[in-house]
This record gives sequence, C-alpha cells and structure tokens, in this order.
Amino acid sequence: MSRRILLINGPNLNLLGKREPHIYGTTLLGDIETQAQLQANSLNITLETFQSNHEGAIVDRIQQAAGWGPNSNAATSDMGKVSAIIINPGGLTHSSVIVRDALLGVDIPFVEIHVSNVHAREPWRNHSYFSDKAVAVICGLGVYGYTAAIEFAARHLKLKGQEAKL
Ligand SMILES: O=C1C[C@@](O)(C(=O)O)C[C@@H](O)[C@@H]1O
Repeated sequence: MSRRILLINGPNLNLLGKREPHIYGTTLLGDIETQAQLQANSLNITLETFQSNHEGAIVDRIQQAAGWGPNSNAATSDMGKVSAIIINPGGLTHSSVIVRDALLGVDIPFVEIHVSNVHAREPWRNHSYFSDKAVAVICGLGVYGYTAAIEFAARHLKLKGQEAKL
C-alpha cells in the first residue's frame, strides 16, 4: 500500500484565516496546505489536498481516493489510491449522510479534524456524522490540529506497513 494521505477540507474552509478569526484564527488555508506538504515530505509521505464547498464533489473525491471515481476505469483504478484520509468536513459534519456513506464505502481509515472546539459551541455542533467511524477525532487545537493529524496518520501508516511485513 502506498504512503499517500488525502487531506480534505469542506465548505467554507477556503475562507480559513479570513472567516470568524476569533474562532478559526488567522492562518490561511493555503498556508496550512503548504506547511502540511513540507511536513509530509519530511515524513516521506505523499500528501494530496482538496477543498470544496460542494458536498457531491467531496463524495467524488473520496471515491477517487479508492480508485472508484465516476470517471475511473480499469486502467486508472489504481491511480490516486490513498491509505488514509484526513477530513475537516466543515458544516457537513453536522448534516452529511452522503459524505459519511462515501467514507464508509471506500473503507479508507480517516481522521476527523476541527479547528475549533465544536463541543464548546452551539449544542448542535456536538453531533457529528463522522466521529463514531473515525480512527481519531481532533478538535480545538486550532490549525495545529492539521499537523497533529498528519503526524498521527503517518505513524498509523507506518504501523500498517510493519504489520504487513510480519
Ligand atoms: O465550518 C466549520 C468548521 C469546523 O469544522 C471547524 O473546523 O472547527 C466546525 C464546524 O462546526 C463548522 O461548521
């Protein structure tokens, strides 16, 4: 299995750094992704990043991560396969059956991340359609959560590789 990680950011996270800075901070998504790429390089991991404001586009990208995208065929089905997904679903956290179904459908382990502490905000943010299926959930660490998630995923992948050698 390749050491590839897919980082997905859902709706409105393209506005990180500008949107409600008292909650989400002032670091731009582009800077988070650049830092994440540097970190991935140092861990010998290939990192792919994807952000969309559109639920269906996120479903397509998750399917593609398993080689099953709507445009996949036998020749391309192995391309782009990833070993782990790190996802900040944004507001879809609290509403999206279809993104949950996509993640379960591809059977790729995933880490759920939130910049803010969703449990210290409006009560309806306490419920996630993802947390019961996630390998891990990170929230409230600010943008450092992305660094922690990549570090964790890298260790998780390493463990898998070691198991495979036994
Ligand atoms: O868009 C977001 C961002 C968020 O996922 C976070 O990163 O803290 C928390 C969600 O409740 C919210 O809708």
